[in-house]
Amino acid sequence: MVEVASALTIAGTDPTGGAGIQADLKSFQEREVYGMSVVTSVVAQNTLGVDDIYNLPVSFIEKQLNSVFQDIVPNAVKTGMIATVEMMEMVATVLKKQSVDYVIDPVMIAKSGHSLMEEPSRKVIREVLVPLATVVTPNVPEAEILVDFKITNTDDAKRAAKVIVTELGAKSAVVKGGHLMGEAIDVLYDGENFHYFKSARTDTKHTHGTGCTFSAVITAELAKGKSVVDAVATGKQFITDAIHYTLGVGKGNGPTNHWGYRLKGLPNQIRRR
Ligand SMILES: Nc1ncnc2c1ncn2[C@@H]1O[C@H](COP(=O)(O)OP(=O)(O)OP(=O)(O)O)[C@@H](O)[C@H]1O
Ligand SMILES: Cc1ncc(CO)c(N)n1
Repeated sequence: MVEVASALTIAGTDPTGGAGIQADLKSFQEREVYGMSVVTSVVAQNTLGVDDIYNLPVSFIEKQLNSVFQDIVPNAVKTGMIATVEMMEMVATVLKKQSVDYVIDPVMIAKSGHSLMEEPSRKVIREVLVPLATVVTPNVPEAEILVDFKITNTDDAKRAAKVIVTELGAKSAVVKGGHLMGEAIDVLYDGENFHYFKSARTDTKHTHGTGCTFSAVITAELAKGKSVVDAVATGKQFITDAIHYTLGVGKGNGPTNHWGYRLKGLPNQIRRR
């Protein structure tokens, strides 16, 4: 028998496997963490966009959570797409009873521009879920909604990360720089200090599910007992390789390569059959 850490993702689905729960489970697996998932919404989507969304009844999401927590209490939990206010309130009630590390990826709008969170939930997430978080991982548009000001550079991202901690009550926040220009710089505020995670920007349109993957790796590392700073550093390295060693799958904005890190130092020449 091996001792293993476990992580749970509470999120929506992507049947083409690049984002949502599918990306989370692939990331947990690569980081050698036992992965579990509770589905909130079933999403008909692919690399071209979102076709439709089916929100599961809140009572059934709660049943799934009870099934997990009665059996295998995860070492860390991540939430991704939580579309409605009712879902958020139920998830908050369940998580308040647990003392596990909690990563919020405040998924609001897919890269294709489709909304994955109902309008009223955007305000509620910051009141109901953000105060429970060990780490919040917004991209720039999501951070703008959480803090109510525009973010156009790394200084604005710093200010936003600090507001999410000092005013909204999260333990730490990392504002991702994927939507800014120049180097891809993510800014973490951990309640005391700022930390910067930088990489060159890969010139690619294949960034479907980057945020899901990044936050899932952070969750996996926290599950293993790593510090927030170390977890974010690993997340950044993992997603940089996953974007660099792109797969060329899909007709639109393709997914990342969850085993890209294993190809480090090799020429990028993956071929599809
Ligand atoms: N072109 C790129 N080259 C290198 N790193 C990138 C690029 N785009 C994004 N990143 C990195 O990927 C991670 C995710 O950032 P991003 O802002 O894309 O998340 P997101 O918008 O939430 O993703 P999604 O909504 O598709 O899941 C961050 O670490 C960011 O710095
Ligand atoms: C289910 C789901 N969660 C998150 C995203 C954002 O990438 C997506 N496209 N789909």
